[in-house]
Amino acid sequence: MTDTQATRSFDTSSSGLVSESPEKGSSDSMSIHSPKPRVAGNGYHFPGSNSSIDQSMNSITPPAHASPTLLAVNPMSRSDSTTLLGAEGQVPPSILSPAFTPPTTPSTPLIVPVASKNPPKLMEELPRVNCIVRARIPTTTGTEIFLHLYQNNIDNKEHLAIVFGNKIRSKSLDAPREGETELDRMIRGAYTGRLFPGRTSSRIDDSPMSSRVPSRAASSTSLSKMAPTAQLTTPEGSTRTAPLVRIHSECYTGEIAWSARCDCGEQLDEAARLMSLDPAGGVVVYLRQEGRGIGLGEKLKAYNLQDLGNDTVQANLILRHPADARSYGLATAILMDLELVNIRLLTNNPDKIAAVEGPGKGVKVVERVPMIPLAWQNLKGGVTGKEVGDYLRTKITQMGHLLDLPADGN
Ligand SMILES: Nc1nc2c(ncn2[C@@H]2O[C@H](COP(=O)(O)OP(=O)(O)OP(=O)(O)O)[C@@H](O)[C@H]2O)c(=O)[nH]1
Repeated sequence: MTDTQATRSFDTSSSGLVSESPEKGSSDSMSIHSPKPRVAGNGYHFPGSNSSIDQSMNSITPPAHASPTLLAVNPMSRSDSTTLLGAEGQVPPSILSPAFTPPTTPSTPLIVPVASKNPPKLMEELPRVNCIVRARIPTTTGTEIFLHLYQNNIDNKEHLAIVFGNKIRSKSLDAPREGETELDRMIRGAYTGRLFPGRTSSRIDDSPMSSRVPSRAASSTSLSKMAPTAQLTTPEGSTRTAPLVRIHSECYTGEIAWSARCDCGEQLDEAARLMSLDPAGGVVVYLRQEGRGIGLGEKLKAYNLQDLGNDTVQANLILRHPADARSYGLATAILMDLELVNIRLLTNNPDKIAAVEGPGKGVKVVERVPMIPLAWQNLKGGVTGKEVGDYLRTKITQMGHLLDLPADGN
């Protein structure tokens, strides 16, 4: 765990990033589809099982703590999985509503079709976004960032842009609002330079500090101690002025709960470190599409399916979700609001590159900067272990991520 992960993880205010509203697939909607479980021996039993032990026990009432929608696992029976997969053993198409949960969960690894490599849905029209507030955040690493909070017209989540450097500004934030005072503008972050006690104008920064160079150089030094500099694959001189951008999808487990099942926390830290070092600055667009868009509750079920032997793609499919349910129109709209035309995108995900440019090519990815797991580069601070190894391998082999497995296969 890196310094920033440790610090961020203990900051309870970070939990504000969790959705205010229940994710799709909440238990309310599932109860329609889930047969009520009955206790059988030390587990739960579904109607239809022929085990004698189950039959003798099936009238016992479940304990009070049991969810009425708890899914049964009967390790002896393959009939559950047959039901789940259909007559031909096929998983139903992934267009089913994320709110749908199958009536049962198979107990052993299943052979399911490889996820379709469909690119994400491209919106014909970009969503409208509005930056409603921006604030300076001095970070625990010493780097100052500007957190921009966005609202939009397609969901009610608060998506974020974490801006590094003071050159990148939001059009919608800076636009004057009818009837607002200078104080109103400063309160919502529509000011230039720095705020200081007694400042009266949002536009003219006449503080003694304003002539000083911002402290980014100093803070970069402290961030650079977090890990040795990763290799940037910038062709000589060609794209240096384009800012680095990372489009990052919410991962409560990897960013807050110290999970070593994925490398999401590490990627966020590494993106921040690279952006703090880059003279062109950078932006992390933090999209609230937890669990590749299926929500935290469903992702946790997917984790249990992974512990039962399925990979991360199979787990999504078994839960009747697409392998990847995300879209990137909001990211495009946010980048356009920040007036970023040419960007260098930090990603291994080919879908993101294809999607972020948007229908009218409002944003152009002039370079992809790979995100190589720190452990694979023998650098300190990387997430290690069997689970993250499996997760990364599945991304490469099933989801087409642009990353080479290390020679030892781990
Ligand atoms: N459904 C599901 N989602 C997961 C799992 N592990 C991590 N995630 C989610 O996967 C997403 C990772 O997204 P990003 O960090 O944007 O990365 P990416 O699209 O994989 O690609 P890169 O840009 O190359 O990192 C987050 O929303 C995580 O919550 C898993 O096992 N199952």
